[in-house]
Formats: sequence, C-alpha cells, structure tokens
Amino acid sequence: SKKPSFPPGPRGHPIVGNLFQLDSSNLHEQLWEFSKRYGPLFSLQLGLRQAIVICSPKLAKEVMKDHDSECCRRPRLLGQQKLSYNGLDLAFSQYADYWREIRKICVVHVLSAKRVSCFSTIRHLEVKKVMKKISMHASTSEIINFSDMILSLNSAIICRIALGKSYEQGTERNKFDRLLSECETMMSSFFVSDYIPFMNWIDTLRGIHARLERTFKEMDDFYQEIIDEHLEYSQKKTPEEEDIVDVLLQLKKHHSFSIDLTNDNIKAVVMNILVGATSTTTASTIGAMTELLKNGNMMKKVQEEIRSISGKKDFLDEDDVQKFPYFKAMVKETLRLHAPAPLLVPRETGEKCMIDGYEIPAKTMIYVNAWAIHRDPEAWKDPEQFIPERFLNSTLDLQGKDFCFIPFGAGRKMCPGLHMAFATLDVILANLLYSFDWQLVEGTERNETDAKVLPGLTQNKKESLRVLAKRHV
Ligand code: HEM
Repeated sequence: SKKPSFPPGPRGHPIVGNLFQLDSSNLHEQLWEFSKRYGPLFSLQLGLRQAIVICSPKLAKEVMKDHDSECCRRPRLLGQQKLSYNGLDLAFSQYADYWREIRKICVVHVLSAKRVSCFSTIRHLEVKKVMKKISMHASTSEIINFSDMILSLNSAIICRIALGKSYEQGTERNKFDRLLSECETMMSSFFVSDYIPFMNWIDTLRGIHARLERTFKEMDDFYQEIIDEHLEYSQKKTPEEEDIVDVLLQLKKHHSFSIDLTNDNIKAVVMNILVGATSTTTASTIGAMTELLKNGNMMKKVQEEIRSISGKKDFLDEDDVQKFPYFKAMVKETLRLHAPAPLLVPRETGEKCMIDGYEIPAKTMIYVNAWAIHRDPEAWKDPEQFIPERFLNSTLDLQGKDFCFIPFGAGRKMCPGLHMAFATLDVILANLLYSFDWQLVEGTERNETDAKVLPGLTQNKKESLRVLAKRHV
C-alpha cells in the first residue's frame, strides 16, 4: 500500500516509451482521457525523457505557484532552440538572470498597457479595412472564409505593430505568412533527437534537420532585412509611430539594461511576438464566432448589448468594449472552452521537487493540461456547455490567480501578451458583431465547426469556418 515514488502512467514500449501512443493532433484530449484512468497527476515516458501531466486546478497551483521556481524551466527542444537563437528569447530561454532581464524588457517596454494603447490606431485601421471587405462580400452574399480572413487580419496587425510594415495581399504578404507558419510548424514538430538523442540520424534521413536549417536561414534573413531597413531609415518618431523593432533598437543603442542587446536578441524577441500573438488571437476570435453561430440566442444577446449601448457610432474602440459585460463574459467563456494553447507551453523541473507527495526528479517535462482543467467538473458546473453567464457575477480572472482558469498560464512564465491579446481580440470581435449579422453557410453541420485541430502549440482548427455576413443597418 506504499505510495510509489513516481506517478503512475500508461505502460510504454522499450526505449520509445509512450512516444508512439500519442496523437499530436489531439494530445490535450488524449491526455485528459488518460487522466480519467491514472488520476490528475500521471507520468509519461517520452523516449529517454520523463514527463508528468497535470490535470487539476489543485495540482496546477502546486506546479505554477507553490513550486513555480523549481518548475519554470522550458525543456530544450531542437526546433524551439534553433529558432529562438538558442534561447535568446523569452519563451524558450532558460530560467535564469538572462530570462529575468529580457522579460523585464518585454513587460516594461514592449508589451505594457501603455505601449499597447499606442498601437490602437494600427488596430483600428486594419479592422476597418477588413470590415470594408466584409461589406463587399455581404453586398453580393458571397461566402467568407472567416478563418483565413481573421488570420490575415491578425498577421497584418502584428506585422505593423512589431515590424512597422504592412504587407498588402500579394507576393510579399504570402512570403511572410508562409514563413510564420513554417516557423510555428518547426517549433512544434517532433524531432526524434529530442527524445532519443542517439537516434538523431533518423531526423537527418527524414530531412527535418535540413528543413529546420532552411527555415532558420530564411527567418534570419527576413529579420535582418527588417533591422537594416530600420537602421537605414531611422528618423525621429513619436511614441505612437514607433514599432517594436524601433523600441528594441533604441534599448540596444542606449545600453539600458544589464545585458547588451545584440541583433540576435532582437530577432529572438521579435519571433516570440510574431508567433505568440498571431495564432493565439486568431484561434480565440474563431472560437468565439463558432460558439455564437452554434448558439443563436447568445449571438442575439451579445449583439443587442453592443448595439443598444453603442447607438450610432461607426466604430467601437477599446474603451467602448469595457461597457459590455456580457460581451466580456462571452470572451472569457471562449478562452475557457477554446483555450488557444490547451497544454500551455511545456515546462521542465530545474531541480527535484515534491508534487502531490511524489518526488519529481530534475529535468522532468511538465504538461499542464489547461484544456482538461477548464473542464474539471469539480471546478465548473456543466463544464462542456458554453455559458457566458457563469462569468457575469464572478470574480474569476485570468491573471493566473485562479488555477481553474489559466488560458494565459500562471506564475513566472505567464503570458506577458495579455494586454495586447485583449486589445486586439476585443476590437475585432466587437466591431464584427456590431456591424454585421452572421450565419453559417447552409449545409454546414453545427458540429462540423468543432472539427479536429492541427498539431502545434496553438489550437488551430483543421477545417476553416465559412460564413455569410449581412450588413446591420
Ligand atoms: C489569446 C491570446 C493569447 C493566449 C491565450 C496566450 C497564451 C499563452 C500561454 C498559455 C503561455 C505560456 C504560459 C506558461 O508557460 O505558463 C504564453 C506565453 C507567452 N506569450 Fe502568450 N498568449 C496570447 C497572446 C499573446 C500575445 C498577443 C503575445 C505578444 C504580443 C504573447 C506572447 C507570449 C510570450 C512572449 C510568452 C512566453 C513567456 C515566457 O515564457 O516567459 N502572447 N502565452
């Protein structure tokens, strides 16, 4: 009856362990199913790496609060290390003095609420452009690929905010979208060498090493070109005109921190911002629209709220949105049921620590399954139902204090892009719901909209959401 020293888990095969039993396209759901058999803390053997999976709010608190300092490293995975210039970024750098300094730079100078509000003109301009396009589609009752349209809108917004560039539709834009998507794919791709290092020749045979090198080179050339352009055309800009590369280049010039920023630091941070912002915000927008299209009454309720308060305004800004409690609750409920990063970003123990009475050795990977935690029946009533009302008079927030609701993670590694995420998400969704009536394309089954997701750190649906819009008078 003595408690085993390591958490139980599914039985694996020699050497590979559980590696080939896992389904990368629905890993969060599969791990949730395992938790029903092995409990809210269970183990996996991923080749030669040990991993634990956390599926309850209580254990998430143990990992991300009580033992945060021992559990906040990131595992060194080949794709992520290569594309982050060997951890010169924020997300994949090791927890140490360097990470603290680069996090300070991002939180204080790049992603602060003040800086995010400086970018409001960009957000408004890009959203207005898309609304114009939707109006054109609406006038001819043309089907809209909502998923593509929102991805393109978010990438246009982040491009202008981070790089000061607006790639109009065409070759340059296609190149940027392809590069970003390739970068994301490589960061979440499976490399045998990450789990069974002596079999790294398999990656070479599969050609994935060469593909990673190619992606890195293309990304590096792309960032370098942006930095060169900024240095060449540097003129005095007002804070509203500055983009994130401008801010980082100034910090580099003035040696404002204890680390001397190099171009590689700047490139790594820019990568985090492009990758961190685009698909997460896109997935949340699509998730909200999908739920509203499935639940006509909620669509009506949210539109009535926005339209009754907004009167005759042409466009809603960030301040307007604060007056819409039901809308805000609907966004929170979307982040609960459609957490864009269902397994957050995997962590690793830096030293051994005790979790739930088990001794977890150093260098154990930790998956915190937010997707399962957001459906925990002990924390949520009717967890599978989309019920925005549950957030109306609730004090639950997203700042990483309530461990049953952690779409942005918690603790030291919590997402620093929260202000930026909400500023973008709110303005896009509120305006699309304010100015247009939406319906699913006839023949689309409602549960088709919940189709499978693509593998990756962020949850992107395999099937595009296709809709019809009608201008609201
Ligand atoms: C709905 C939108 C977003 C969601 C749901 C989201 C979610 C997350 C999550 C779950 C993490 C990992 C937290 C952890 O390990 O505990 C994370 C980290 C991160 N996010 Fe976000 N994110 C969003 C938007 C953004 C935006 C807009 C940016 C930047 C512009 C951003 C930048 C980052 C960065 C740099 C990290 C790494 C932080 C670190 O490891 O120190 N995210 N995000």
